[in-house]
Amino acid sequence: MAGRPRLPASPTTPLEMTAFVRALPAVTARPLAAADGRRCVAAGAPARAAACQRSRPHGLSMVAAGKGPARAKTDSSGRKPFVNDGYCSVPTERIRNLSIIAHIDHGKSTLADRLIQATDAVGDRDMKAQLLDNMDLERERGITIKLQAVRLNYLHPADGLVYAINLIDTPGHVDFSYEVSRSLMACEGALLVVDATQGVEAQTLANTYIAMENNLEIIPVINKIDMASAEPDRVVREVEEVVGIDCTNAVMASAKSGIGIEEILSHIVEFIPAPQERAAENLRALIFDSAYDPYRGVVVYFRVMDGVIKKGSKVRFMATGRDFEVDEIGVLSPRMVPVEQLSCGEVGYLIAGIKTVEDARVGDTITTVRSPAPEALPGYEEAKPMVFSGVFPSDASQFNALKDALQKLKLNDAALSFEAENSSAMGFGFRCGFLGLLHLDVVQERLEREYDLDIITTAPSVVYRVKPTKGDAFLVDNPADLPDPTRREYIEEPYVRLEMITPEEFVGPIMELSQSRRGEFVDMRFLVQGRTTLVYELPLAELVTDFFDCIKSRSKGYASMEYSLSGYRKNKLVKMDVCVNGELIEPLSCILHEDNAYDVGKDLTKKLKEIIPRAQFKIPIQAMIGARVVASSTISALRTDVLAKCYGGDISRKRKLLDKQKKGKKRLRQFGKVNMPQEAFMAIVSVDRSSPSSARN
Ligand SMILES: Nc1nc2c(ncn2[C@@H]2O[C@H](COP(=O)(O)OP(=O)(O)OP(=O)(O)O)[C@@H](O)[C@H]2O)c(=O)[nH]1
Repeated sequence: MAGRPRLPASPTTPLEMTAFVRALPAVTARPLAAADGRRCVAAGAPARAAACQRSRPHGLSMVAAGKGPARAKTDSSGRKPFVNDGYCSVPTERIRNLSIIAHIDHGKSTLADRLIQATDAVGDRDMKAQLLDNMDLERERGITIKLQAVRLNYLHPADGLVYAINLIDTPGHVDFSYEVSRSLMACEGALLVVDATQGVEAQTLANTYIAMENNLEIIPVINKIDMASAEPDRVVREVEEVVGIDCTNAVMASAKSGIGIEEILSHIVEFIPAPQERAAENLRALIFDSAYDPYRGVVVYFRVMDGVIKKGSKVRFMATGRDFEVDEIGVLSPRMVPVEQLSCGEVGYLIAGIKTVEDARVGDTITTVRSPAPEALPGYEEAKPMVFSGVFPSDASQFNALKDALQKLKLNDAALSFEAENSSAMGFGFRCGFLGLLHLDVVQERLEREYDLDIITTAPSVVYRVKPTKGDAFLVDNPADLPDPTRREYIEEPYVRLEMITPEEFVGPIMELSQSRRGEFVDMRFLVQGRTTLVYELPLAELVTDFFDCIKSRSKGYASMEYSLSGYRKNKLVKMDVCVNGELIEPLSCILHEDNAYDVGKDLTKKLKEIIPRAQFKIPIQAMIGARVVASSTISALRTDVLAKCYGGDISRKRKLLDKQKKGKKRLRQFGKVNMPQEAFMAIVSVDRSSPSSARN
């Protein structure tokens, strides 16, 4: 057709799609959809927005983007009112920022999926389960690791107005609770999802308390009511009595079958307050996350607290003092949709050619270079690693590749810390800090999968405080750095306050487990319907081993736990070394309570005996404290039958052959290298610490 602008044949990126929409003629009758089924972006002039809406296949009425109050008519056929998947500018009073919080597996991600679907943010063809869990690992394990943000345009049937709902999906596992606190600081409200078959769990409580501390409006959602074992009435009572939240407005929902989703959306609009419009002119935006994109550099996720952030403007990150020019800003719907500007209360992303995450620290405040804000926003609490472990490439030549991979992972994972380490046994590698064992596991797997590295991780250790005989106390996260007993006064270890919620019948086994792990009983409270809260003070070192797995197995999966650091305590701690074939294997050294040394040493040497492959010589394994051997075991030699070919003959010939074999073995023992597989370094984690003698304090 003459004069018709040239359109990209098949728009795939947000930029291409914006160009596609912009290039559209004013009147086009054809449905507008990207080749892959995604719908168009309506950013900019109302005429284009109208074109975009005209194009919607179901022919429903439209949302005006860009100007004035976006009033949308409802569908005359009585079908669900639609809202588009692009950017729709709304005044601040129609923005709602909220988070979904819950205990692990109570259905946050599934609920987020339903909300995304209900607001048409993603076309049916693009929709997949747990849409916001976009890491392969998250999908495979069914857990959320990284928080995710998404903007939904919701047409509220009660007033016919469009609201922008910024939804932040958060992880539920105890290791990742720092992500919850980060996202909650960018919100005014939270959906508290509680599984109707399980009720209140440890993290339901912990996350609700964080939300309360941030003065968030909480909407309880009782999920999974479709299940036969659901007890919504009991769970409502539990939320009211245990959590202390009024459940008058609680929504009975099933994220799986879509029950209660419309009600949740209208509750969000009605009960969650809009962001406060602040008079301040100077831009202040809070960074709540950042992610590394190999093609575009660091993508920074922020919430505008005051003022306006514009594309092309020069911004300053206040903590680092670095300046950048904003190449692109936009919203996540859930794909990236570029916009011209974002104002007070909005949640979005920016790309500004930032090369390292050090320049875009989580918790930092973004302001403009032209009129900088006089004061930064109060920052987030920095994530503190709880567990440290050595990470070494199995092939020394991969050291630089490992360094590169860790640097890139750190861009996505603010909680990961690392510094170079050199071990005589393992060569060059890194000492890494993790939030917990699941975090360690996730990082290890990502290094192997995403960066194709072969790595060995050493036994995890917590951070001890050591007072040397001379000088001030210092922190030690690697047993190899512990000064010997003559040069230290004492060692302190971190303790946690551990809260566990369990059905009554498992109280006994769980108390027994806590006691065997040097736990000190603090409190026991009875909740509704035969459930009990147990509170213990426990050394963190006992918790970061396999405590979580043990609790699950002793309670048949019904108990849950939550902990927070409560301080350091002096204890009778010693360093246990392990010698394999007479050589000190430094990465196997650990710090433990003196009274546990015998049991742990015994079980560890037994485990190593099973793990270390046999060789043609005997391999002695010894657990030692100083020069004292506390436990030992021996791997017997693989015996070659040298007499096999010697049929009959006289005894002296046989003896000669055996002597020759013995000599050869001696040489092997002397020069032989023992192969230490990865499991050997992690054996300490699964050592049985629950034997009666380890119960002493
Ligand atoms: N029957 C039923 N199953 C549900 C419902 N909601 C979620 N599920 C299932 O519960 C499991 C956990 O759901 P997720 O959405 O991954 O839970 P989550 O809270 O996001 O979990 P984390 O991200 O690991 O914290 C999945 O197998 C879901 O299919 C529901 O309403 N009914």
